[in-house]
Formats: sequence, structure tokens, C-alpha cells
Amino acid sequence: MPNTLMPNDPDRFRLWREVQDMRVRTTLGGIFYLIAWLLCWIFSSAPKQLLLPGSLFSLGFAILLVLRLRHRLPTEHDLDGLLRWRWQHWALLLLNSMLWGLATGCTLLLTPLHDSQLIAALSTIAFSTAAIFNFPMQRLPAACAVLLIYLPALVIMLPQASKNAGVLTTLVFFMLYLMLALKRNHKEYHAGVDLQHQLLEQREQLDLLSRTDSLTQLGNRLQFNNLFELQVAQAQRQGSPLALLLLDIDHFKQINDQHGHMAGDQCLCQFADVMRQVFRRQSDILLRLGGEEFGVLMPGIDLEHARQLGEQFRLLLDEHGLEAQAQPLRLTTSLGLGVFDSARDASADAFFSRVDDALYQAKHQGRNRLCLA
Ligand SMILES: Nc1nc2c(ncn2[C@@H]2O[C@H](COP(=O)(O)OP(=O)(O)OP(=O)(O)O)[C@@H](O)[C@H]2O)c(=O)[nH]1
Repeated sequence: MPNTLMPNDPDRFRLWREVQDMRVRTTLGGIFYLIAWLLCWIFSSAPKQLLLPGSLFSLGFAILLVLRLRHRLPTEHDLDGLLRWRWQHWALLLLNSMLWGLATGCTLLLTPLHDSQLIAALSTIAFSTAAIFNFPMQRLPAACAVLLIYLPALVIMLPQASKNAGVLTTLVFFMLYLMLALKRNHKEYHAGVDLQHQLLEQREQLDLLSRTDSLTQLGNRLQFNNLFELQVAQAQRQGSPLALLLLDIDHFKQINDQHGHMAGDQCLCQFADVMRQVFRRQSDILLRLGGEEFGVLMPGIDLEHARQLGEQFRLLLDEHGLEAQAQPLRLTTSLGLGVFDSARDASADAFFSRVDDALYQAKHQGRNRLCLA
């Protein structure tokens, strides 16, 4: 499952994981109830006499099998939808357990089915054990499923408790064991889900870190490489403009040389802050492409609008400069700007080169200016 489809919120993730697991684990179960019942029926002493209960139970198990398989997960991950699906599916599982409990009860009550008691008993043990190990997500409904599987047989045997003392004691003992196993499985299951959520969060954080410039907290070159071609493809597909602004601080080497590397770092951070002030739209992608070179990708913005923003940034910096180690510092920047044009740019790389050439021109023409590509 791609990460994008996973809910981030821990509660929703937990529920989403439970629901996914239930969906996967439910696929095999239903068919075995049907097969086990057919075996009980076929290997009874008189299958023909049992036509009515035989077919009714078969039909019941078949319907539940289909319902379990056809119970599709909600496409949206809203909490209500997931909760509704979970309870609906538990209802199906509990109905299945109850039907099996009744079928087992029939093997005790109906004489022709007595020959099938061993098949029913073995299947009962298998189904209750499977319920505990496959569906430990929620303790109460899982415990109810086990109870429903055993209850009819227990109720039928109770009036003759002394005759059935051995079997009854064993059943109660086994149910106790199942409940203890359920408690442990439930704990382990949720510890596993929590761990998975933590790992996914950490992976996301690492991914974000790998795409973020540690000094300025802007997107880094890797982020640019990841996004640029996608943005160009999207602009091409949608026929919407995509502006790319490249910014390069003028004579930055001198700042380092005169004020030291630390002051240079401060300048880079403040430069990024001014970028955040000017390029404020949610869709603007602010990047530090390397050293003292920055970039802004502006989807949906035409050349004139982007030029105004670029000029606003240049003037802001030119007029106010920055501050390094509490000292005001004069600083200017050169800018290259272009809007993707499929008639001129054969590829995303060609578009970048065109804007980079404009930046080079701005440097060449004396710096502190914006050149259009
Ligand atoms: N403090 C600091 N300096 C950096 C960092 N990355 C690159 N630099 C410096 O940025 C300077 C870039 O110098 P140049 O490429 O010559 O460019 P410039 O001095 O800005 O000159 P023009 O771009 O031609 O105007 C170099 O001195 C690098 O050491 C950084 O992360 N921190």
C-alpha cells in the first residue's frame, strides 16, 4: 500500500490497519465453515434424512461466505466510515460463529449427525483458535465469537453435566486458555501496529529531512529534482503557467571573507526568511539549490505576476539589506525568471537552462537586477 494512502493520525492509522488486517484475514475463514459443515452432513449416518437442516446450514454458511468476501473497504479513510465497516464486519463474523455454534449443537441433538461429532468438535477447536489468532484487534467481539461457537454445545450438554463432566471441563479449560491467548495476542497486535506507525512516522521524517536544507529549512536540491519535472509535466498537461525564479546572492564570498562563515550562514537564513515573506502562496515551492543559489517554483503564476514578485524581493533586499551578528549588512541579489513554454522548452532541463542563462545575464549585466528568460 503506498504511503500516501495511509492515514497519518495515529488513531485513524490504528483503525485503518485493523480494518485492513480484518479484510485480509477474513478471506479464507468463510469457506472453511461451509466445508466443515458439508463434511458433517456428508459423513452423517443418513445425509438424505438431513436434507432440510443440511441445506439450510449450507445456505447460511454460503451466504455469510459471500457477504464476508464482498464486504469492500471504504475508499475514504474517514473515521466514521472505517468504524462502520469494522462493526459491520464483526457482525458478519459473529453471525458466522453463531451459525457454527448452532450447527455443532445439531450434531449433538440430531441422531443421524452423531457420527459427525468428531468432525464438528475438531472444526470447533480450529475455528475458535483461528478467531483468537486472526482477529485479536478487539478483545470483546473476539471473545464473543469464541463464546458463540461453544455456547450451544455447552447449553445442550449442561443438563447432563455429570455424564459429560470430562468434555465440559475440557471445553471450559480450553476456553480459558483461548481467553488468555486472546489477551496476549491483543496486546502484541497493538504493540505491532504502534511500532509500525512509529516506523512510518520516522521514515516520513527522514524523507522530509533528506529533502530539506538543514541551514535554511527550505527545500534542497533533491527536493527540486523530485518536484521540478513533475511540476513541468503538470503545467504541460493542464496548460497552466509555471514560473521558475532563480536567485543568486551577489558577491557572497566577500561576506564570508569579511565577516566570517558564521555571519555568512546567518545571511543565508535571513535571505530564506525574506523569501518566505515575499513568496507566500501555499503552492510556491521555496528552495536552496546550493551555496548562495536559491529558487522559487511558482505554479499557476504568469510571467508578469512572477516578475513583480521577483522585483519586490530584489528591492526589499536592496533597500533593507540583512543583518549579520547584529550588524546591518548591505546585500543584493541577481535573479533569472522564466515561465515554462512548451514551444521553446523541449524538456524540463531545457526550461531550467533558459532561466539559468537569464540569471547569468543578470550577473553579467552588473548584478542586483532581474533578467527575463
Ligand atoms: N557561510 C556560508 N557560505 C557558503 C555556503 N555555501 C557556499 N558558501 C560560499 O558562497 C560563496 C560563493 O562564492 P561565488 O560562487 O564566488 O559567488 P559570489 O561571491 O556570490 O559571487 P557572484 O555570485 O558572482 O556574485 C563561496 O565563498 C562559498 O564558500 C554556506 O552554507 N555557508
